[in-house]
Amino acid sequence: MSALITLNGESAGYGGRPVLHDIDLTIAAGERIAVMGRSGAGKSTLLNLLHERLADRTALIPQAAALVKTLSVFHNVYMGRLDRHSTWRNLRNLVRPAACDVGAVGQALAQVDLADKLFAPAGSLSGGQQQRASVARALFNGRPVVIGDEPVSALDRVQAAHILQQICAGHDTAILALHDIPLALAHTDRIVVIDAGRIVLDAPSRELSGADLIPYYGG
Ligand SMILES: Nc1ncnc2c1ncn2[C@@H]1O[C@H](COP(=O)(O)OP(=O)(O)OP(=O)(O)O)[C@@H](O)[C@H]1O
Repeated sequence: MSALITLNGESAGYGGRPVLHDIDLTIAAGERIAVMGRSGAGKSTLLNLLHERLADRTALIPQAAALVKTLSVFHNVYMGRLDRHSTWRNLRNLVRPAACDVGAVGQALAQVDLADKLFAPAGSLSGGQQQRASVARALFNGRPVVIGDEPVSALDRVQAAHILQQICAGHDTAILALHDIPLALAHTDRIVVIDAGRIVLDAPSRELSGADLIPYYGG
């Protein structure tokens, strides 16, 4: 598999304060990677760094669903492709959605079991439904790489497993911050653990058990 991105001894931080230190990471096209580690370890910062480098090849599922609550679910999901349609088509869709776009958005929503919410205001959805709408936006976006920051954190494990399957099926490469150890082991093929801004474990999922990961979630 060809390298999609390589980070060599990279650092990142905010306002001059380093958060990530000495990150060596090569990601190949086609990998499914779980980025794990306790709260504040630096997972989002790493995903942001990867997103900056891979932006035009990436569909993003941000940590907060980041929906425009006053717009319909259709419009929020349609935004996943705004940059690939003409301004005219985007404006027309704001007022009167075209049948082909309604069909395509509906398909993405069906994948996350939200087809019945197509024209509901996004603000009327539950937290888990908003998270699934955010996943549908990435599926509709359809770029080869998906970067998801805890994309299933508001879902129960059965539903989360289904959504993770959809995310992985819809994109060639998946880089996902996950905190549920069994889900990460079951749905990814590589686990990268961050602790205090450093990569402390990087191994194939099949070689790991829950017991290998639990220590990184201790107090
Ligand atoms: N915009 C920001 N400005 C300043 N500091 C930040 C910013 N975002 C994150 N940090 C700090 O960087 C560190 C790593 O944060 P990050 O969000 O990457 O962690 P995380 O592992 O994703 O945590 P969580 O699981 O809680 O989302 C934390 O100390 C956090 O306070």
